[in-house]
Amino acid sequence: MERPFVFINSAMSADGKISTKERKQVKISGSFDFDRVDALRAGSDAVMVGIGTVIADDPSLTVKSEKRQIERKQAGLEENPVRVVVDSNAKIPLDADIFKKGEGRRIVIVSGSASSEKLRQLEDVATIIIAGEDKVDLAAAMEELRKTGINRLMVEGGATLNWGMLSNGLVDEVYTFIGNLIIGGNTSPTFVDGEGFTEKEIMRLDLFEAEGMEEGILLKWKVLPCY
Ligand SMILES: NC(=O)C1=CN([C@@H]2O[C@H](COP(=O)(O)OP(=O)(O)OC[C@H]3O[C@@H](n4cnc5c(N)ncnc54)[C@H](O)[C@@H]3O)[C@@H](O)[C@H]2O)C=CC1
Ligand SMILES: Nc1nc(O)c(N)c(N[C@@H]2O[C@H](COP(=O)(O)O)[C@@H](O)[C@H]2O)n1
Repeated sequence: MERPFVFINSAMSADGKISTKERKQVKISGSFDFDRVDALRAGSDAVMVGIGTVIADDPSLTVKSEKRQIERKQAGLEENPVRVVVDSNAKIPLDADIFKKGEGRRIVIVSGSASSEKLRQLEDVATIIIAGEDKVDLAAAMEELRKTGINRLMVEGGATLNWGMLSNGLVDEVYTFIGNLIIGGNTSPTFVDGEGFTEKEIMRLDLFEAEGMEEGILLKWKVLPCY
């Protein structure tokens, strides 16, 4: 199976949470880390999030630095990477910021259970990929993205999509910025939620970079193959 090079970037609190128990976005990164994230977006062919993140945060996922936008255009690319949403039932609002802000292609990945009426509406603002019957088949979706020329894919969460990608063996590297705050709460999303691995299945990582940044630390890991 041919798929893009995939990395997840996430910001978490010192206790591993990525937002509050009300699923409210928290500013975990400082300006330095936000700029690093912007550079990662600008250097990617596509940036992908789950529908939970769109509902909770309404992100635009655009490249913020004008200099990087210009550099992308000079390289013959669109100002922004392709923005991709994993959304089994096509719940994404048509007025989501992903559609309203910035230039560039958008892709919504749905399953066979999405309503055809909603898909017709979405076709005006995005390309639709159908993968899976009731729930998006992420492995099949990755193959489709690769076929459309996406070779480097940045995943920006949230917790459930991170689990889906990791547990299906679809991630090459993980970058976590750990900020100087505690969010707490047993229902606050963590970096990886979902079902969780059993002891035998636990995923191992290889740390290849650690850098103190502002009041936190950036860790970069390679995902080791599971045996
Ligand atoms: N601090 C950070 O770096 C970030 C924090 N967040 C936070 O994460 C939270 C959202 O996370 P979640 O609610 O977990 O939503 P999510 O963004 O992970 O989306 C999950 C949804 O994607 C859909 N999906 C379809 N097929 C799937 C599959 N095969 N595997 C997994 N998901 C699939 C499902 O509808 C699922 O509910 C928000 O509170 C947001 O603020 C989100 C991104 C980055
Ligand atoms: N890197 C990072 N640090 C934080 O502190 C964050 N809260 C996030 N959140 C992610 O950024 C998205 C918002 O993107 P736009 O500014 O709208 O382009 C948000 O949805 C999370 O994915 N990231």
